[in-house]
Amino acid sequence: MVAKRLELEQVVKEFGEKRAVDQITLQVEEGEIYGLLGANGAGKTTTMRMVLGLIYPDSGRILYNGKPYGPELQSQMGYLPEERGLYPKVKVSEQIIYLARLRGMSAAEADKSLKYWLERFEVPEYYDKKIEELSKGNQQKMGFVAAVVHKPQIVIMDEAFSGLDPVNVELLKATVKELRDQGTSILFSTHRMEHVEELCRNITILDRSRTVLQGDLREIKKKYPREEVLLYTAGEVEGLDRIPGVKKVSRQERGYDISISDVAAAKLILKTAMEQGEVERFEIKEPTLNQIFIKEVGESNE
Ligand SMILES: Nc1ncnc2c1ncn2[C@@H]1O[C@H](COP(=O)(O)OP(=O)(O)OP(=O)(O)O)[C@@H](O)[C@H]1O
Repeated sequence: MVAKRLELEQVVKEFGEKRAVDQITLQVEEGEIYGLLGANGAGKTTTMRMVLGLIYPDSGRILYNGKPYGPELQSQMGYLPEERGLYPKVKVSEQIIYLARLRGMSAAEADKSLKYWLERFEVPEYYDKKIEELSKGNQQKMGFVAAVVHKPQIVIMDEAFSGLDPVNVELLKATVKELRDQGTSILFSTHRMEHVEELCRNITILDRSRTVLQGDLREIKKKYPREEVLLYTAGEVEGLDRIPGVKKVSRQERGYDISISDVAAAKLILKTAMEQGEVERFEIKEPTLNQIFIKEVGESNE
């Protein structure tokens, strides 16, 4: 059995009258990337700050490898905050080595680890640069290095990919997957659902402090009806909009996007298309996480 690295049980946090997190329960295993999702103000950052021991829950428990928070955890956790946390005027090497030493590494180990990461990101020359000399995206990358330089077991990433260009997003994603494969547990928040689809096995969606959806993303998807059909054909197909269960037919460059209210309509769509010519592609599409998120959270926030 894979070890539970991080467990939240019925965790509650209030700020005065405001309940920011209401009874969140979740588990992150060793070597897992866990997605914490929600609209603005849903309680993600508050949850992450509690996991980091920066603020305390009003009730409920947080366990790390089965134990409550203790000072030894400082060296076992890494944090990439949403707002950059590095000092603009200080050199990359000075502050990242300093942070790694605070979390228990020797100066030599910290230096070696920093150099590894700068090489990994193909920016060894940043060693002697001040943070303010770097672009926003490169500052974000150095924030990531600061979060992982001391080889923590648990990494908390709040909007990790914001401000990065597509090449750097891919680079960071690959790095996050490597960390996962080495056994690191990653609690990850983002508003970019396609990143969650690619990286996370389990997710929690929060809406105004409460959990509205939780579990294995593939299992969650199976429970949502398939309401979109993709049909690519060589030519026009007549009569699609007259098929029972077809809600809307949109002509696309290479065929049709068809909304259906009943999956039985899909069979008739395929039959109709095949009778009239060559079908190049046919797919009953799973809902995207974006569609699920909007269904669960969007409507209640309108
Ligand atoms: N220190 C605080 N004092 C008072 N209220 C707070 C404090 N921190 C957070 N809140 C409130 O708690 C709620 C949850 O905030 P939180 O920052 O956790 O949301 P979030 O899901 O991270 O949002 P975003 O996606 O915008 O970053 C919000 O209503 C926020 O205003």
